[in-house]
Amino acid sequence: MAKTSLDKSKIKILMLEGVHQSAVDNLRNAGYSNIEHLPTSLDEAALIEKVSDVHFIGIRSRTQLNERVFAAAEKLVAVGCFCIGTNQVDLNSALIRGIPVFNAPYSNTRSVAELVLAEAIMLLRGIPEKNALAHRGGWQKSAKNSHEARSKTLGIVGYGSIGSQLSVLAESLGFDVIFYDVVAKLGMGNARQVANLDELLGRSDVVSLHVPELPSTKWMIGAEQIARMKQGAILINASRGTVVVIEALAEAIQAGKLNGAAVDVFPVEPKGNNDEFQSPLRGLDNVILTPHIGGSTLEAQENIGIEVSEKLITYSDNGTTVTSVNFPEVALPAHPNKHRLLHIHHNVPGVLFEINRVLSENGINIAGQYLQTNEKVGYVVIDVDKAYGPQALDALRQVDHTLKVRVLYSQTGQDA
Ligand SMILES: NC(=O)C1=CN([C@@H]2O[C@H](COP(=O)(O)OP(=O)(O)OC[C@H]3O[C@@H](n4cnc5c(N)ncnc54)[C@H](O)[C@@H]3O)[C@@H](O)[C@H]2O)C=CC1
Ligand SMILES: O=C(O)CCC(=O)C(=O)O
Repeated sequence: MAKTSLDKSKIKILMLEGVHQSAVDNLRNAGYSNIEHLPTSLDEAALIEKVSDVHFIGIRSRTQLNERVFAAAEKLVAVGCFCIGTNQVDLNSALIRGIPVFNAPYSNTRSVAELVLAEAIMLLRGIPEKNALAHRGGWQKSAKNSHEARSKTLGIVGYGSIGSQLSVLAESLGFDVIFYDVVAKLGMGNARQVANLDELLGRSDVVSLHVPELPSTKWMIGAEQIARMKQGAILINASRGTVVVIEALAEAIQAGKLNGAAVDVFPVEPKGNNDEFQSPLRGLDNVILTPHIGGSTLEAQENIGIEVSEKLITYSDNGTTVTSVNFPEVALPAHPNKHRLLHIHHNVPGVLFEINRVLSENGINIAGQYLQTNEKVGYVVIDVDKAYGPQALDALRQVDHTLKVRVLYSQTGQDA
């Protein structure tokens, strides 16, 4: 008998924060028609109300998927973060519920690096305040505090995808690049790693932050660190709002310790475009304020839409978790005319044995099986010769330590 797929029209997908249309188109082309596409994020209460019957959710950096939201999302199968950062998601809460989380680790890297480089040049020339003054009718033709980028030192904190891309672009313009990272890394071109953050702060004319939000990066730049920077230096933050103590930065700008700053990310960001942006940096002409758009270019957003929707489709269709940020990575090639089952369980000894016992007792022969575990969760993809009856499925769900059982395709077309 021919294999039939799940009824994809029953799979409910919620896309928030204006995820690019390319994602919606991609999902529709793959047969997923039940998609709600909203332009903003939702607050916790609204999210909790909405997620109870959602199978897949797509978010960007604003939507907070915490333990309470996951507890309410009883049918949730997977999360797509249409961005790089995944700090807005409680990855452990997702993991222990058998929910893989995917992101787009590279698609907006270039966009961020280009913006930061442009800001560095504008700030070195004092353009933001000259521009603001001109808009008010002023005229400040002066070379005071105005510098070429050539031979200035750019200090990059966090030398990952964005930091290293910035390094290459900046060096091509004549910057001397140094970087600080917790991992030992080979610098691109002539860039040199320094031993610690203090050394980087003390040597750099421009400091740019490119670390993820982690306990170790929270408030890593405060009054003490700014005091260690050169007089008249520039600070750029396009990483996460919790990396810089924003009040300390505002004070340093007002006191003339720093000549300028560019900030794209804030400890508290408006939920949507109609909400007021509040910050102690407002009104400071030598600070470039941007609304978390480091990665918001049409090129990046379109690519991210395709990349992350592709990962959701592949997981939904085949159970493939490769590149998930929180889940054991499994990819089992499709076996023609077989039936695929996904079993997600706490990683304790003996679960696979129990699963295979149930299959054997129900006369089900295994055609292919792949188990991968991480510290907490085991994920096994199983292809079998014949469809699972409800009895076998129930027995699999009863196996001790089971988190989730999903049938991807079978002759009877059971639901996810
Ligand atoms: N403004 C925006 O629109 C965007 C912001 N981002 C932010 O930029 C961050 C960085 O992105 P990628 O470069 O792709 O990440 P990545 O993971 O490739 O690189 C991060 C680097 O930071 C280093 N690091 C971690 N903890 C550190 C610490 N305590 N001190 C020094 N270095 C540390 C890591 O070893 C790694 O080399 C993302 O996590 C995200 O939060 C990313 C994209 C767009
Ligand atoms: O585009 C967004 O909403 C977030 C971009 C970002 O910060 C990221 O990719 O981590």
